Amino acid sequence: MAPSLSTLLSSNTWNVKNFVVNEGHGVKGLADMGIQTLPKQYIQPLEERIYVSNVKLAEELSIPVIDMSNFNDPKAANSICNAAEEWGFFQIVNHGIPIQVFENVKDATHRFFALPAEEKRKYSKDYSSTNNVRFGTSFTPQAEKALEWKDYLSLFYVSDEEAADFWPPACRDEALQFMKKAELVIKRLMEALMKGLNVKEIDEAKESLLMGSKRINLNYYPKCPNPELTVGVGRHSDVSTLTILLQDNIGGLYVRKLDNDSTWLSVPPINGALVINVGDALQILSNGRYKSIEHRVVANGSNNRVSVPIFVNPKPNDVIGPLQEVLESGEKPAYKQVLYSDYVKHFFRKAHDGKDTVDFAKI
Ligand SMILES: COc1cc(/C=C/C(=O)SCCNC(=O)CCNC(=O)[C@H](O)C(C)(C)COP(=O)(O)OP(=O)(O)OC[C@H]2O[C@@H](n3cnc4c(N)ncnc43)[C@H](O)[C@@H]2OP(=O)(O)O)ccc1O
Ligand SMILES: O=C(O)CCC(=O)C(=O)O
Ligand SMILES: [Fe+2]
Repeated sequence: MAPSLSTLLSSNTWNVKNFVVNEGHGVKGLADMGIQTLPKQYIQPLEERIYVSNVKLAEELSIPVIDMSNFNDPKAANSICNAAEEWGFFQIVNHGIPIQVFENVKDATHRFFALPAEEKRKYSKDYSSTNNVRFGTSFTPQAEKALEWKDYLSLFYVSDEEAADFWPPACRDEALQFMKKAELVIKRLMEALMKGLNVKEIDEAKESLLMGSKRINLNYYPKCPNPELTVGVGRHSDVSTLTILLQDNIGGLYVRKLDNDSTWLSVPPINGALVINVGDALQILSNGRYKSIEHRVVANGSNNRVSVPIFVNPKPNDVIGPLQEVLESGEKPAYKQVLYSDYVKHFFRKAHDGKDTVDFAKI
């Protein structure tokens, strides 16, 4: 049972970070108490805040929206490759996944985060019976100077049996259903992207490198008392090959425009669409042809927001580096060969720092 706000606020010894991170209340626990002012632990440095006077928002520009209904038309494949090269981010519509699957997984996300702290805490790093299921808050609280206004449940897929045993019943079936229904879309996107790199066939080894493991995160961004002082998620690029992101209708995701340091584009919610982005692993495999792009999420003063990314990854034991087919033309490799799990551990050990993770693999 959470203590009352007045009791806590009148105590000089109340440790907000302990309450949110260690006791498993999450930032939702804080928001549910009705705080009117953002705790200082969440105040981001000025340069990390997202408001109109410190970032140039290109309202007139938007990431591409690609219609997948004519997937066999080479034009669709070309648009996918172009978008991955020029923008690193795009949205897809008419992809064949029923909208009910999206509604189910968004509802399941709200259901999981509405559970009492004691229930959610069972899945936190200290209590979870498996490393593949993790409830957490912010990104890497132990390494962050300022916390991020977000809770998450992260589910690494091993098998249906493992999911049945360990994933939280409040959201397990819906998360699995979304992952399964997204499989064909992921395959089609990868096929198109590989054609663009001269890769003729996705054999077993390539399949492992491109989509050998998957992780689904359920993100919960509660309504925030001073959204302009903090962030939902700080600037980062994903470490996946591709990320398939379902966002709700609240909005708040911003993407840095390629080759333009100061311009950020908002990613407007489109009913029934999925947001697709290139991650670092695909940037490395494609020797920089496809770009993983910095993105971030604002906190919202009026609404709770949920999003559900599926991170499509190499297998943890795969070694990633530029593909042979890409280097055949004599192109110099820009990245060395790295063990993917080393790359991911490097990412998780530090606070979000824009595109810096990829330096780990640069030659
Ligand atoms: C933006 O906010 C995010 C993003 C993300 C995830 C983004 C992705 O792109 S996920 C893709 C990740 N790749 C994989 O899942 C590949 C397969 N998995 C692995 O290779 C491993 O499971 C591992 C992730 C490397 C973990 O390795 P393991 O040897 O088991 O070591 P651990 O001690 O468990 O973890 C090392 C270090 O990372 C932290 N960590 C692990 N998993 C997560 C997680 N899901 N979310 C957050 N942090 C995680 C862990 O705490 C350890 O840190 P220490 O300081 O304790 O050493 C996810 C969440 C977001 O908010
Ligand atoms: O919530 C969003 O829209 C994006 C979240 C994100 O970038 C991530 O989880 O990696
Ligand atoms: Fe991301």
